Amino acid sequence: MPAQPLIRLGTRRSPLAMAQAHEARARLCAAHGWDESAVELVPVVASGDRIQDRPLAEIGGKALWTRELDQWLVEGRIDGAVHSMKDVETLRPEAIAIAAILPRADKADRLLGAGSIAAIPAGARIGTSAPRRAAQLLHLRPDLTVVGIRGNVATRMAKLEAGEADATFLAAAGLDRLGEDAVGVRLDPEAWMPAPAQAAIGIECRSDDARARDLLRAIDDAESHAEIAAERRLLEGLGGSCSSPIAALSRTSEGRIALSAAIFSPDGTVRIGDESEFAAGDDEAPLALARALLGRAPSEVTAHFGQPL
Ligand SMILES: NCc1[nH]cc(CCC(=O)O)c1CC(=O)O
Repeated sequence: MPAQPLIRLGTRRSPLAMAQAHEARARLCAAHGWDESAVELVPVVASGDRIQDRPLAEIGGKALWTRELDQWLVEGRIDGAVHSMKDVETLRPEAIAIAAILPRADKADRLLGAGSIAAIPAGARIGTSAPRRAAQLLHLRPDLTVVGIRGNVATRMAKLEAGEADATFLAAAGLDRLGEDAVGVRLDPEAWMPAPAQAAIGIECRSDDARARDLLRAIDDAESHAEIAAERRLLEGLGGSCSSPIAALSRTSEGRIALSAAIFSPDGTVRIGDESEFAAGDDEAPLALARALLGRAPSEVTAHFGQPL
């Protein structure tokens, strides 16, 4: 048993973040034949968790999930940071590198409070603060009302229970990681596409830390990594942020990625969808897909996108 941890991994403190950090630790220990004490988990409070009463887009976007962990990493207080890749900004500091993507979990969303989208009663209030989920839902069901709902998984389930909304969406991956595998109904990801990078746990380290990069490479899943790179490249090409309604789904087979994507107006009236197939690792194809989507998008859609690459 090492007297000192061999690697320190920072994580947010929410139950989901802690479950993900435990998964990262278990995979590292299995890959290197270590016992648990080799990996120290360092919980850090993120500003995104401190501010719960306003939509993320309003208070500063995805950066609020990584700001503190980025700082701890750059200052050398931790060697790696575990993240839900869905929550990580597209543009990252030069000093920070994505060292590993764990094998991706279920990419689907689950619907809680109704048996299907079609079965939601007319006029019901659906709780979501995600522009993608709101736009996708209103595209299919313009009769429904979207109400904001924030907080971690347990908080959102409690708010639903308390009647703050009639139904809500949660990522299957998050529910599964929390042991809530029987909650809600799974929405077929082909019909209800997830967010770019959903269901992927990533571990970042300092770009110049060769030792951490080597240790983390052992738990990198090449296929998941290539999908996340493609989906993040699509986001880059779209100039997408947490206020842009974007859905995307990758499927990988024999080293080729089929990437479907759709962008919406926030009220769901406009949906522009397209798809592309390319070799894993192709950096240009997702950008071309982004350009094709934006090229067909009216201003009601592009107004919610930033500067495309
Ligand atoms: N936005 C919060 C968030 N970030 C990642 C997940 C789920 C886990 C994942 O996608 O890896 C969730 C919860 C949710 O959307 O239900």
